[in-house]
Amino acid sequence: MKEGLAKQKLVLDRVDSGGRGLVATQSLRQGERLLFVPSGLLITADSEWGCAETGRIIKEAGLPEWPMLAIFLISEASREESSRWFPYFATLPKTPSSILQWTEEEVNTWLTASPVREKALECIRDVTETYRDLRATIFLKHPEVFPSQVYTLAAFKWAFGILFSRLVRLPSVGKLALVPWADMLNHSPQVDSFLDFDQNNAKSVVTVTDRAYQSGEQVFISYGKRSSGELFLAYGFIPSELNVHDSVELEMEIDSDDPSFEAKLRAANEQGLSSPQRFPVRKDGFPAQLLAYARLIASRTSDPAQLSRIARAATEANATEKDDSDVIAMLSAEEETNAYERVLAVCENSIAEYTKFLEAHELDEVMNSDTSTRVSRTRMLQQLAVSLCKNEQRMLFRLQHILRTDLRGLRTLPATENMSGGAKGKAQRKNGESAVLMM
Ligand SMILES: C[S@@+](CC[C@H](N)C(=O)[O-])C[C@H]1O[C@@H](n2cnc3c(N)ncnc32)[C@H](O)[C@@H]1O
Repeated sequence: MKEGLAKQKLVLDRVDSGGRGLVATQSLRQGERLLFVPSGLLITADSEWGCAETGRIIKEAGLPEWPMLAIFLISEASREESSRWFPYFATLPKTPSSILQWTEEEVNTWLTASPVREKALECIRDVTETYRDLRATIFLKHPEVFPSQVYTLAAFKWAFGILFSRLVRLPSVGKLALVPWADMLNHSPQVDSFLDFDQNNAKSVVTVTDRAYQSGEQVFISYGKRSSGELFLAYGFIPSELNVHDSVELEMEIDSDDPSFEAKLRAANEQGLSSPQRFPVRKDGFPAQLLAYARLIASRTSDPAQLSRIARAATEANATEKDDSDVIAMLSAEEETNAYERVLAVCENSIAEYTKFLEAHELDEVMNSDTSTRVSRTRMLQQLAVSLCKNEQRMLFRLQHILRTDLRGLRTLPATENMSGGAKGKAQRKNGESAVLMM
């Protein structure tokens, strides 16, 4: 495959983070265009199938892009040397490091404390179910084209794992593609470069460096503004450097014994929210929507119009700044304090879950009398889970600090005072406003 490439200023090498990566063979300036992978080397939904009959059946079935590409990968990989993609397949990992390579049991063992656990299970189940549907509706109907020993669940998970960890959307054409060679670039949360068709000549894929590199340095791109949990699920790693896009989810729930439960749930549903509802807690921002939802829970009103305004403030898309201040004005100091206390309680419960998990797993030696492969897999899962949990817990410690500080202010207000007065202070914090904390 490399024969289709222009002369490169990058070389594939072993790197500290990410196994293999692309390393500069000369100094590179900021704004330099690299790679130039010809469009003919890309794998997309429009690529020609080596086995025309397989392609015909799959196209006629009108599958969405992801399962179609997964079947394309399995089909081409099974053709070995006779596939034009053979040199590319030879470079692909046999075990892509996405969550699909975890069993449900492993997820339940290692991700107990993290909200990522449910997403992981959902993802594994979705892919398994998609495979079962395809097997029933396509593979079993054409056994000569889709032999059961080739189109296995393991092969399907491998193919989806490759797509999770290597497929990119090329922004200028909005197209999904596997881009050989370019997919050897590792991710850095501190880099903004991405893959796209060359602006000057739309026939090849390039990346434009957003900083200078010295010869011998690894060159990175961005896989998107993703939290460490998202990177972990799709790509199977937690960035070792600061991830400015990080977040962890907290779940809030309307009390089922609240006399206004039905009215509150209706108000939430009208805004596209449910109960329980998860909200991201970002690394550097106060979660305004989470607090707004807590206000819905804490409010003692049963007036549908008021509940609707409070619920609207809990949505990023619909809320306006005025909603936020109107809602604060509707609540008594006692209700506002209660909203903060509820968020703090959920935050602290979650912190306690992480502590329990980390105390049990952080320092322990992996006791295992099985083979060394099994031990090293266990150790790898443990390391990933511990670093995910430490990272998420750290964000919750910050939130805990903010909430405790704000609550101290709120508790000094007379319980009956309405929050429209000048004393509301921190309660008016806007989403995205950063709280600078030394942890
Ligand atoms: C598009 S591939 C990049 C090439 C990959 N390193 C290889 O050897 O095939 C994405 C995979 O690289 C690894 N990776 C990318 N960025 C990383 C990073 N910053 N730290 C650790 N692993 C990383 C993960 O295993 C991820 O699933």
